[in-house]
Amino acid sequence: MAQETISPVLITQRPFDSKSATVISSQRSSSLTKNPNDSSINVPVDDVEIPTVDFTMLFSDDLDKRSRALEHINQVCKDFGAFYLVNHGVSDSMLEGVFKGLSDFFNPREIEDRIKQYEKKNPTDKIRWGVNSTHGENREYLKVIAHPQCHCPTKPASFSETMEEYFKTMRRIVHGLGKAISNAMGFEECYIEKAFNLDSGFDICSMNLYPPNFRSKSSMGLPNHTDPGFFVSLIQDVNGGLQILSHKGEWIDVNMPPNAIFINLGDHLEILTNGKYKSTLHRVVVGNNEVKRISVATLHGPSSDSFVCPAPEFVDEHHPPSYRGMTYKQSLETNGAVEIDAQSSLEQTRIE
Ligand SMILES: O=C(O)CCC(=O)C(=O)O
Ligand SMILES: [Fe+2]
Repeated sequence: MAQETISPVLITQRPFDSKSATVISSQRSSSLTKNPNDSSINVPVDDVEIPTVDFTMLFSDDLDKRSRALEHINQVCKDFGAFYLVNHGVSDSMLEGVFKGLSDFFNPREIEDRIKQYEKKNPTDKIRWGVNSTHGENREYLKVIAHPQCHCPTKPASFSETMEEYFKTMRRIVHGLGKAISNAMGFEECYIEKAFNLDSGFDICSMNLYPPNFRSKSSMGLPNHTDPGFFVSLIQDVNGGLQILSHKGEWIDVNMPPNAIFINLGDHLEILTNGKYKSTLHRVVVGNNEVKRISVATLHGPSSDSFVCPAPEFVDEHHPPSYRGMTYKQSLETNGAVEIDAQSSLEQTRIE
């Protein structure tokens, strides 16, 4: 698809306020769309809430509380494939630092530097910048490989240190959710850790800047997609625009509590569990947004050389394998994509 270049937005950024994350889409129609390919924005369902998971409860010393929390996350993963994580231990000041660094990185006056340094050059790039302004997508983005080695632009000052610290903190959550979800599924706590070789997990981070409605070419910020990997963690400076498709076929607004982290299951948990825990289709609409929005979506993957296929525990005569196995690296390179593109290849993997 041809990509046109736009200048990033020049309006004042509303500062990140973790106490009162703001909904920036003001008006929504109540009509409902069940077709996930319909890019109409007038579809959110008001009465369906994405559930919240308390990270500390998953490891509570009180066994009763812990087992209820594990039962809850198990149900949430099956019914929604997404949740708001609270009490995760990532400090407000760290989140503020990330958004400040990104706001400076996306400085509209320095766009020429970004084009020169980070626009697509090489299939092996570890840092990639781009801007898409079409009818299907309206965002400026910075993608980096975040783990096992962290890559990040050196400007603005301290940005790479801030991001490195953030990625390191997120690894604690990756291991924690690996253990909790393994337990919740009824396995030993290192089940996912071993299946995905999480110590060497391959993480790709997408940092996105969406223009407000008056600067975008259409209502879409980012079209419908799922993401590869175990799960995606997402933080944002303001609410407004991100939606997930519920398992009942309804688009639901992501409306995060202050300081929460949005967790969205990825393709490789779906493959490993032979479709029991599905990756979640999501999209971003810029619809009625009046201010710009920044999000940081980190795709936490298996190690590059992990061979992921439906695990024997999820396969029997009534549930034959629904996906072909391949290494994580191969799955990221399907259809001519490269690692940093972080594209889903779930459809190509599915056995009809
Ligand atoms: O910006 C968002 O809210 C979603 C971003 C996303 O889905 C992605 O980068 O894969
Ligand atoms: Fe995504």
